[in-house]
Amino acid sequence: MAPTSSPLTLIVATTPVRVASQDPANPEPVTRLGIGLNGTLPWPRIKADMSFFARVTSRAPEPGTTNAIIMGRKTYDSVPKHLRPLGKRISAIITRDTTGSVRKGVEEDLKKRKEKMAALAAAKTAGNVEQKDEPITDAIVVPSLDSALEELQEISGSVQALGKLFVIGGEFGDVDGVKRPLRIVMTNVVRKPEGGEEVPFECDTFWPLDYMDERNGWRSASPQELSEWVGEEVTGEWIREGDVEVQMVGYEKLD
Ligand SMILES: C[C@H]1COc2c1c(Oc1cccc(C#N)c1)cc1nc(N)nc(N)c21
Repeated sequence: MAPTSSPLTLIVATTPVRVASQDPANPEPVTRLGIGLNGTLPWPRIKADMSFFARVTSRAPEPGTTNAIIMGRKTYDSVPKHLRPLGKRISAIITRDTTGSVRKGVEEDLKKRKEKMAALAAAKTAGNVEQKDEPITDAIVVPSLDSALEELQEISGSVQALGKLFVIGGEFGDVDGVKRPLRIVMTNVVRKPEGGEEVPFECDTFWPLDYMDERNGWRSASPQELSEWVGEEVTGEWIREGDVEVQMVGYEKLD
């Protein structure tokens, strides 16, 4: 069971965007980190990032544990219906919807997802006996980040022990009040055709400005530290995929 002192990791992909200054005293445009456009990612599928995200958020710290991914309802809805809730992780979806329609939708998605995964597993190995130590797929609907953390601790031990905790979208700003060490695993995304100029992505949703700022107690992690956090080698080198380059970096804020 993950102790309450275990870190909360924010995992995100961002891209630099020049936006008009909001400060009349300083009219110069500022660079912000874009994370979304029209309720989804600002770029077409980037395989290197998607597979990194899937591996890192699914990789449980030890057999018999399952990681949790905490997100806002809009982030949950941004995942293609046939893929949600994301497999081999416990999704905690934050919504203030009290009508129960979000909860009902998630329960229906989970039922279909489990049926599909069971059918795939059965097709793979006849008489498949579900490996009790394998990560499970589950989903809970909660009203806040704090209630997500509380409810996830309660789940831990009933069906599976809780592994790592990730915030994957929507409620990044809410972690300020969380009394845990905070980590950021960030994929930097830049669109830069070979030998050409950078072509910024259009974004309408941005990463909180004061995160990663040294003045707020954040520090950059080395590639070695980041590799230990995620359980695979991360070099911090830029990786080219078509017109896009990606680089995985880490930051940490000790409470
Ligand atoms: C799930 C959405 C929202 O958050 C994220 C998503 C994402 O896209 C998908 C879409 C469908 C399935 C999967 C999977 N598995 C990923 C990629 C992400 N990449 C980074 N680096 N960080 C995040 N927070 C990400």
